[in-house]
Amino acid sequence: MSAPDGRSGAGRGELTRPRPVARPLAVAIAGLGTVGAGVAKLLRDNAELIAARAGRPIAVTAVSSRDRTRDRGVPVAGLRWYEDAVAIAADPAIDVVVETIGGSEGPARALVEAAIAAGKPVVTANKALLAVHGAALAEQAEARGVTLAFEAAVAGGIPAIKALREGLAANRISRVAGILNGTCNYILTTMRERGLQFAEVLADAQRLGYAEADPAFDIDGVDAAHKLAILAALAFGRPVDLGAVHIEGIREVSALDIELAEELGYRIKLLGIAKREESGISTRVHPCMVPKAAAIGRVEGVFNAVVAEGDFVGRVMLEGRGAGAGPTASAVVADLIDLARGRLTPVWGAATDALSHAPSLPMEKHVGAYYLRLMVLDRPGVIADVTGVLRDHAISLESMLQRGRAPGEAVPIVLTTHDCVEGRMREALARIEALPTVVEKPALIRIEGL
Ligand SMILES: NC(=O)C1=CN([C@@H]2O[C@H](COP(=O)(O)OP(=O)(O)OC[C@H]3O[C@@H](n4cnc5c(N)ncnc54)[C@H](O)[C@@H]3O)[C@@H](O)[C@H]2O)C=CC1
Ligand SMILES: N[C@@H](CC=O)C(=O)O
Ligand code: NA
Repeated sequence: MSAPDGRSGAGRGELTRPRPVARPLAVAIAGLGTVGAGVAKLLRDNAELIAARAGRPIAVTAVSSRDRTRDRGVPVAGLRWYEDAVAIAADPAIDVVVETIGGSEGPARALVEAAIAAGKPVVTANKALLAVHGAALAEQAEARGVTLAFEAAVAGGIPAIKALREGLAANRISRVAGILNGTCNYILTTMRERGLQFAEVLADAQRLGYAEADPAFDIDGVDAAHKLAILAALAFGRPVDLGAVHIEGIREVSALDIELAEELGYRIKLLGIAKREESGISTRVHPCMVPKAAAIGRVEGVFNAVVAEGDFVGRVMLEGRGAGAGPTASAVVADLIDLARGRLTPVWGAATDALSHAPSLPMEKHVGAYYLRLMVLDRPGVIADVTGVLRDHAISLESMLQRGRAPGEAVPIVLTTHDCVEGRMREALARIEALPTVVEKPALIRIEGL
């Protein structure tokens, strides 16, 4: 490189001397599916740029997957192929293991444990593994002094882990929340936009590579819970606690509720919300009504959003693609670049013995507003019966909407409430469901002002 005036002045000669090429970081990818193949492709397509940013080339030298013959759009000839993924851990020529097999047990867990035990850093996209075994894995990684990196595990391509662990590290976080499952957001958006049935849209999300191997993890809210448990651990500096997360999925969200939400000025989103309360930490995943004009209400399709609130920074919202080969590979490779650069960070942001043990709070104590949709027989006195139950439980109504008239037949009524305690709402709901004029299981959706 020459100086702007074209001269190479004193000392600048050093810049023109060819730099010694650092030894490539040798990577093994276990699991060449959507994400694993995406990582191989990204490392190949952006090799030069990545080497410049990593300070050395990053090269895939070994792989393990179940099917050798499948065309993945990336050449695998010339790479060492392991039938047994766990054996990679013992390969002295491998610097880093990328685990993209998936699952909280089986070969993924065995490989990650073996790699850490062998002193090899691990990069994984596996939120199930981290949510279930993350506390123990962090201790093992810390004891061996190796990195366990997992940017891809939460919100795909959004650098949410880096943001919380590094960018917001100086803040006391009061809330971390967001749209954490691309499949569900894609399904809810497409159901609303195209009036399609749930099952039709799910097949689409699977075809696009968004869904988990078992899509029940997505639609039942478990995948979002895995991610929320990870975010909560980072945000509040405590060991990951999946068991504490209240989980509801989107199976029961009907086209009617999506339509009624629209009428009331809301969108239905599956949110994960972790909040620091006075007496502990609450963590919950469930469908929510959010104002459609709010930033979170406008996050659509496979896009995710992560919102964090810190005492000095205020509110931060990151939005981006939460699933799919490209965005997820982008996150995996970002971790690889950090590793190549030698940047090490504790798994949960602080040494495990410095983590807090703030208690987890039960969902019964949640305080919030509710949307309640009932199918009732259109008869005099029905509304008085329902509102009477709410009055008995000291639940105050914010609004009421009755759709059409069909004397003697079932019609929907929608009630929205002011803030009340979840436990009380559930008691009222059980009584309302038992009323003879209520003909279907009521739909209860929490209203959030995220
Ligand atoms: N697909 C996505 O958008 C995202 C996925 N993830 C996570 O990434 C991981 C991988 O997900 P996908 O690539 O979508 O799954 P996938 O099912 O497309 O890929 C998994 C691959 O692992 C291989 N495999 C299974 N058992 C194996 C074994 N014993 N040894 C070696 N290979 C084995 C399979 O043949 C398959 O090619 C999961 O943990 C998932 O939760 C994370 C973020 C986004
Ligand atoms: N199945 C997940 C994939 C990314 O984590 C999702 O849909 O968000
Ligand atoms: Na991410």
